[in-house]
Amino acid sequence: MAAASSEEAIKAAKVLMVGAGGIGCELLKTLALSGFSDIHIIDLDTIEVSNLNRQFLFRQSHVGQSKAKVARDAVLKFRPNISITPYHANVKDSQFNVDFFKQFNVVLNGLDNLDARRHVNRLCLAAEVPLVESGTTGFLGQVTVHVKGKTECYECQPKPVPKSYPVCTITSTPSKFVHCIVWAKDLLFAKLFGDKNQDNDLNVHSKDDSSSKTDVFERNLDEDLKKYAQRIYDHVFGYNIEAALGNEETWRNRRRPNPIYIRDALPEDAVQQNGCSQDHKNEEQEPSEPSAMVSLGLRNPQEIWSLADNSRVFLEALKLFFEKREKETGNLIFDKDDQLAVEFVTAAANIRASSFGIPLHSLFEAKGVAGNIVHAVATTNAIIAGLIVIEAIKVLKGDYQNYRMTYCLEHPSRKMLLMPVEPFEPNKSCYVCSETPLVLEVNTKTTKLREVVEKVIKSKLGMNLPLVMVGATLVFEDGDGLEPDEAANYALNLEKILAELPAPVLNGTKLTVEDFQQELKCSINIKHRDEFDTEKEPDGMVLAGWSGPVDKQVTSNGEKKPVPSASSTEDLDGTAEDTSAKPGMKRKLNEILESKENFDALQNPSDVVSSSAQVVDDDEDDDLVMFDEDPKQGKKKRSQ
Ligand SMILES: Nc1ncnc2c1ncn2[C@@H]1O[C@H](COP(=O)(O)OP(=O)(O)OP(=O)(O)O)[C@@H](O)[C@H]1O
Ligand SMILES: [Zn+2]
Repeated sequence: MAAASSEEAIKAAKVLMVGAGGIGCELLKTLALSGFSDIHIIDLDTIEVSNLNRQFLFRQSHVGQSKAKVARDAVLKFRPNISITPYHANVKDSQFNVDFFKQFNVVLNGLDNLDARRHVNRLCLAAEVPLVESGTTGFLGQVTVHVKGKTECYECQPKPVPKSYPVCTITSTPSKFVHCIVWAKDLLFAKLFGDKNQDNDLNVHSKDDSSSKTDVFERNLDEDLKKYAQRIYDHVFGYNIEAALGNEETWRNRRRPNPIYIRDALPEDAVQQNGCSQDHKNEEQEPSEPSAMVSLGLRNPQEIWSLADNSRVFLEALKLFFEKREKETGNLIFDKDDQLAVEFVTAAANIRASSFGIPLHSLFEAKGVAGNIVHAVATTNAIIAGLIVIEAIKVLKGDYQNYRMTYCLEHPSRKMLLMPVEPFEPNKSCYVCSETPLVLEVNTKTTKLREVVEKVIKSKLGMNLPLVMVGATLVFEDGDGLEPDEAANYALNLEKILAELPAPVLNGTKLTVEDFQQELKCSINIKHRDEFDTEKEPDGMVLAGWSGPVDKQVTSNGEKKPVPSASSTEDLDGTAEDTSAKPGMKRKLNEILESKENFDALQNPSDVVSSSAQVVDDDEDDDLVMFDEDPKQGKKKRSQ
């Protein structure tokens, strides 16, 4: 649809919004106030108390109700004559098929996860409906426009993978607080309270452990809990550091850490009390959830504790876990909403930080780092919502010369906080919007079809209900509505080695994979390879020709892109720094991306984060990341 004026375009438009969270609430309000009168809105969630600080269409009394429906009702109060159709549902549900998408003139995303974004991208491509995509993380945000054949699709550019840290940085040479948090959470916490059988780099034997075969983290049967806590303290913060100092080579160009023993950190009488201050201990008024902070009378989570206080919290939290939560120990996984776990991890990270000369942090800050939380900024959401509407109007007018990808930055770049960049052309090797075949290197003699379906087709290619053909033979299909014998047959195939399938998959075989709901079909050429590097290629297979997650090496990525031509910011903020005709824009985008502060949210800001030891969907600051990740294990946190 191309309309002469913005008013006409707005009046005639039928718009689909996906997501009624942080961005969605702002967007619905802005659309309604801009004159849009036929808006459909999908959101799968219900309102939570934690949404109320920024999702201003919702009130306390709405907690537990559908976001889409409450948002509609709230906006109809000040725009009673428009039509808003809510769907309390997952956008991946089959009712939202290509025909459903075709009824709209534009789709506007206010989502918070990669999976749903990719799904919507594919439906928009199939239905040939333009998509305006968005995301925010704290002060950072972005709005991008995707129009089939004219601009790149949402998946044309690689998305950064979660960042990982070399194990030795975590275990031996931390230089940032996040390294200490990862150590405290993924190694120490896991070692003390998680699955004992897992391998753990912390398992260094103590010199006072003569047998040297005993795990020093094991509590001896008759060992007093206070003594045990102090022994662990001395072992991890004292003995282990001293042992590490023995390796001169490591410290040649680094600051040497200080071993910290409990007697260095706490006065003698406090050590006797295991760190507890009797003044604050009140057995009669125990909190319902054990908390070292409460036991010790530390009230302010924003305060940075001294080394002595951190040591007290460490000892007390360790004791409380074994005293009050014994049943859970052995199975615990760090959870940012578990107060005692956060207290323990904060204290342990701070003691380690103190040893390595890294600034200490408050529990509030440590929790943010440990839980990969970026605090949402309502204003960013509002700015992004405004930009979505600006781009949507251009799309409705067919004004594609003026489409812009706009990045909302935390730090001004050339005095600008809003950075518009011309959209790029579709990536010819994108398997989603072009028909480029992919290449899968795999050991066809040892790999089961299940591994290819799960690790490649569902996880990497993001297909929801895939179908797999080898030549003309259908070897697998997912979804409801299969006959029982078909389902049984496919289940059998899943467990078969590729080379032993009814239609064998060998070197040179071409697979066709298809998802009917997404109307996405692609070819995968199989290349047999005997061996894979277990560290670098942990999946045991490599998918090439795929523009999926890559490391955050954006520069090289930028090189591949065509140079966008003239652009002016005038239409965005009126401050109009003319950036036209500088070979310019490309360099500028690279500059933004290369700037440490600004890089992170620029690919998928709101996909950030996870709380497990691992993960983060696709971007985050150094402060937000974990190591040794398995993205599938990660629970995404939303950040708008
Ligand atoms: N597959 C999906 N289908 C429909 N709605 C979705 C889907 N995935 C995510 N959403 C919605 O997108 C919105 C994203 O908003 P936002 O990032 O503010 O999340 P939130 O859950 O409201 O906030 P937070 O996670 O920070 O508490 C949420 O309301 C969420 O329910
Ligand atoms: Zn594409």
